[in-house]
Amino acid sequence: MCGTDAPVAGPVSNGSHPVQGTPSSSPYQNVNDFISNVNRFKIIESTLREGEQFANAFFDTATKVRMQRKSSVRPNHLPIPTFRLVTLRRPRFGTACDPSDEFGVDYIELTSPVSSPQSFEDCKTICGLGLKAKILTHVRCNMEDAKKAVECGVDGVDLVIGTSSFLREYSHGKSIQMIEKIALEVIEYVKSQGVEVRFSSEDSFRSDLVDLLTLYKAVDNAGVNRVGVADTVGGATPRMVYDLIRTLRGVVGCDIETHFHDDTGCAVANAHSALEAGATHIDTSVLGIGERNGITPLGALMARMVVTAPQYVTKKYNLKVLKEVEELVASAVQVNIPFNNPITGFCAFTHKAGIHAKAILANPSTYEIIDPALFGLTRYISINSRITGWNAIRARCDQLGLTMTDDQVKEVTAKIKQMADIRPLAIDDTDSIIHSYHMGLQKNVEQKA
Ligand SMILES: CC(=O)SCCNC(=O)CCNC(=O)[C@H](O)C(C)(C)COP(=O)(O)OP(=O)(O)OC[C@H]1O[C@@H](n2cnc3c(N)ncnc32)[C@H](O)[C@@H]1OP(=O)(O)O
Ligand SMILES: O=C(O)CCC(=O)C(=O)O
Ligand SMILES: [Zn+2]
Repeated sequence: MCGTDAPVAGPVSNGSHPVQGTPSSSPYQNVNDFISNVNRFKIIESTLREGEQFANAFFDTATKVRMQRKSSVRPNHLPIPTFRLVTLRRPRFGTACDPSDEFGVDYIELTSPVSSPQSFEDCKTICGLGLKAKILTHVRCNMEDAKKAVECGVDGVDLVIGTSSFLREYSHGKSIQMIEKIALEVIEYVKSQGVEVRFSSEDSFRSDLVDLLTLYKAVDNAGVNRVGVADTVGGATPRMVYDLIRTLRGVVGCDIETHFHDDTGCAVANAHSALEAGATHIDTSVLGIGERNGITPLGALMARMVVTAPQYVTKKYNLKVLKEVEELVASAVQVNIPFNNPITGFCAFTHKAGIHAKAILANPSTYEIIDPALFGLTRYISINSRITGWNAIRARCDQLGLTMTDDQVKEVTAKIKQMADIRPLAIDDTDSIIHSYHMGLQKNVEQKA
């Protein structure tokens, strides 16, 4: 972003916007209940598994390790003409070796070691990095894959098998009874190796409910650490998710992991709904990369959850690392961070319309649900358009140290609008109009003196 780097008179961060205001009567301020886990969820970060299924992804060993270790990356957002209202605070990093790890995710999930010899080697390498997060790998629910997974030294094995009729018929060809038999054998083996085990039913939302619950009950009795529910084709709605997870919560005693694809744009909402219904773990990937258009993005989930559960999220996760982690992954898979990405999109904290700018200048909570400072970021005000108001120009004049009456600021605002009606303006254009108007005022004063 361009704009002045000088600190300006303006609102300082008010700490945490997730304070939601205090309407005298609103049923929406606290939707917590005894079953909800919005205040205690865990993240399974799957950029190195689901993310490797993204069309552009090629993570060589060095890239994988770099994604585990902190590294500097080039920023790749585009500049827009704005000015900064608070001093930019650069993200700071400690000495932990993994951005995801440093971010505070609980688990990192890796591609199946059966996929290729290099995948096997990489899995072993990452298991040896000594990360704070537990390392999982994701394999088909069969004994050969599970043995290979355990051989790598992972902390946990995520078993998966499709349970919908589509996948039973066209993917692996197994009946529900066969799935249950194999699952129980594989689970027993993984547990016997002292390794965590999760059993997941791929395409859960298009599977028969009785089949699903029967399977989950059986694997729960067999002692899995988690069962997994996956919206593999991204067709579920928050209500469908709530119903299924709420039902499942009453059937199994183990943790419940959930995995949402974003084909219909519901991945974040579905994750939130799952937590409200009693799910314990959410699968994410950085920028949401994954098969087709991907899954619940880590950053977007953080945006959602920092509003829902500010204390838990700010204490548990190192939010200031998010931008670097996203830039690292964007660079590795050669995409730009989308302009409207929650938190880190280049205009995520840019305010433009005059009505908004005035209120933001008075109190940032007026038009922001999230304080950018929580993520080590800052807000910007755009002052270069036909929809700019005089209050924003007043703030800019103050920032530039130019003294003017309100009427004079209104007059120069009209000039800026005149010019902005003709062509797009940069901040330098706006500043020039302000400066030349101010010089004119000074000349008048001198002539009169
Ligand atoms: C929804 C998801 O994202 S699930 C996770 C997807 N992840 C992956 O696919 C990991 C990357 N995959 C790979 O590297 C390869 O597909 C491998 C190594 C797993 C298998 O490769 P191949 O042996 O060449 O088989 P291919 O990929 O063509 O077909 C998949 C095979 O797995 C079988 N299969 C599919 N799902 C399962 C399952 N959950 N459990 C057991 N077997 C399964 C299929 O029946 C098929 O078997 P077949 O060889 O008898 O036809
Ligand atoms: O293992 C799981 O729970 C999810 C697998 C997967 O990627 C999917 O079903 O989309
Ligand atoms: Zn998936």
